[in-house]
Amino acid sequence: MHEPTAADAPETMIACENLVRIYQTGSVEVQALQGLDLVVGRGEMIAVVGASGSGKSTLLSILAGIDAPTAGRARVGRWDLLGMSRADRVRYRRHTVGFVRQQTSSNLVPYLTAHQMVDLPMTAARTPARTRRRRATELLEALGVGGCADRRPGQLSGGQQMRVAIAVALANRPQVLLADEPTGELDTATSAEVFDALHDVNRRFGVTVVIVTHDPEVSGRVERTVAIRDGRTSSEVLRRTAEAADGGTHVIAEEYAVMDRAGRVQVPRDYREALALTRRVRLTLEADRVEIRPDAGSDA
Ligand SMILES: Nc1ncnc2c1ncn2[C@@H]1O[C@H](COP(=O)(O)OP(=O)(O)OP(=O)(O)O)[C@@H](O)[C@H]1O
Repeated sequence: MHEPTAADAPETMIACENLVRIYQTGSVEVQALQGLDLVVGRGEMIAVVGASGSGKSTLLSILAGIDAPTAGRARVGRWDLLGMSRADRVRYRRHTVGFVRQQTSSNLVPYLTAHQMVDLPMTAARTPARTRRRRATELLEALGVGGCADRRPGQLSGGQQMRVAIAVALANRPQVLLADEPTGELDTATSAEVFDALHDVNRRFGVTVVIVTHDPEVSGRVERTVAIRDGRTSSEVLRRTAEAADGGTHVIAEEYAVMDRAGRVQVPRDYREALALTRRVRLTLEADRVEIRPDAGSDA
């Protein structure tokens, strides 16, 4: 039986525990996710960062219901992503998550107008025509592209295309919006606009937002950034605004290591090297901390 944890709390929107995804190509096995832990609260907006190949897109595809995990736990809202039937998966993808891909053009249909594209997922969900019209107009307005409703993708700038893609992803009122490198192809000023649009829909619609990004401008502007290394969550940076002595405000960023349910924590390589920490270390419990010291008896 599974003991209830913070991951099971109703205010938790996404809970991944010991998530594993193994890709098999011929005789070669790639462990894209190797026991990843992640908890995202309802209405939170987080960034996921990590080197190329660390497993970010795999995580997002699993959360989007496009790919299925090999093992572990993954829950989004009331859905268990490991035990879903094909029909549930269709329902989940249609109603619970919205997904924005990196290539702006791959989110859009070249021969449809912005309004028609936002309408499409609602038609698939059998939403009445009047509601569809109102919702499409409201979403395009909310994303600052109300004036582009009758334009096709070829008549939109990169930033406008991305905003329309976000509107399409939000059409069926998903609880979670997933964005894979949404600013990857955009210049700095346009990236900032797209980030502002994501931030705005997060606040306005209460949608939980997960952004995979290489862009420090994006990861530096969310309250929590989760770093993935080798298919595992390695650290988190939390940011908060504090008041300075002169009355102004500044952002304080603090880095945390992530501990899994079994109590495992990864000690950063530079810490290990600085104190020659190798296979065996000494742990001591102090009143307010746990100390890790080199093994005095080892050769190191
Ligand atoms: N469909 C697949 N078949 C085989 N291997 C795959 C597949 N998809 C991903 N991988 C492998 O899994 C690992 C993680 O890939 P993933 O795309 O999730 O990383 P990423 O962090 O998103 O990288 P990037 O920042 O370059 O997009 C890589 O080694 C990749 O080659």
